[in-house]
Amino acid sequence: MAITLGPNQYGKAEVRLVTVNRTGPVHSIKDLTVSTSLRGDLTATHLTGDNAGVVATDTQKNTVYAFAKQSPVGEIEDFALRLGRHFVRDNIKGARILIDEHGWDRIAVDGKPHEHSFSRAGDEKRTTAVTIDGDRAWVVSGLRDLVVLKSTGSEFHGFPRDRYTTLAETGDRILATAVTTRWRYQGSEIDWAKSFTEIRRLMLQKFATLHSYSLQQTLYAMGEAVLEARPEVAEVRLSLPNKHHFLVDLTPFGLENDNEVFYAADRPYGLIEGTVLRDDAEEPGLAWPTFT
Ligand SMILES: O=c1[nH]c(=O)c2[nH]c(=O)[nH]c2[nH]1
Repeated sequence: MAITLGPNQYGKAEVRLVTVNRTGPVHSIKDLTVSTSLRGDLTATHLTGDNAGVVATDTQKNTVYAFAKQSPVGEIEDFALRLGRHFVRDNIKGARILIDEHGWDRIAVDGKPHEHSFSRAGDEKRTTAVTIDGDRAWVVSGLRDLVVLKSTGSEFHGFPRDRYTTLAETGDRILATAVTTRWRYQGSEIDWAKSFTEIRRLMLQKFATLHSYSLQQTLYAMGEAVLEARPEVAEVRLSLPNKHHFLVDLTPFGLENDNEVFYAADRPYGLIEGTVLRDDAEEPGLAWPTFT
């Protein structure tokens, strides 16, 4: 029997980076969580402990902070591309940089945005995953935990019934989810901020305006809306937990419940996931950041 080293990568996970732009009295901040991951011929370190080809994970973390000082972080995609391209040299042949951006809103004081005070924007995060392989680059961006709800305009019926089916058919229900989505860009010369803002807007608009017969249908329509309007996007993946809102039975109290009083269930939840593709898209190459 022969034992060999399989695929491997290593890096620093979840470097917390906050930058303050202090060029004037009105400060702005960037709050990021950056993970770096490098690949190359690291057989020697795994088999013999020879670390000659290992860029220490501590160095990777320091590089994140030094780069943030040396020039403005800018859009997370650009920052990730700069970092990834820096690491790929000598023994390191590939890099994957994951960044989550945490939003902050300016606090309003007497109706005016304060110069240097902020409140956390909520759970939603903007994300990117940049993969560098030699001189090629792939960018997959997205967002996580964008919680949305519509109080009508959603039905669910026509599904098969067997002896285990108890779910009532409904022509009017609450539809709620926490959108996690990633989209694969074609190319890397893109106005990242504008593209993100538009994609987010298109998804929200479709969620709101589509009269939905299932979360699956909503998922497809959200992805389709992005692909129709944004030629820079090759593929959209969505993961939508169905945040069930169950109508409370008020008949024991002699009350009608006309779709007004709900119990928001925590778990279990339906999990609806899917990919929406264009048929003329560039091949994904190493774009999707899966390892294990
Ligand atoms: O939009 C839905 N899709 C389902 O697949 C499903 N299954 C379920 O119980 N409720 C729902 N809702």
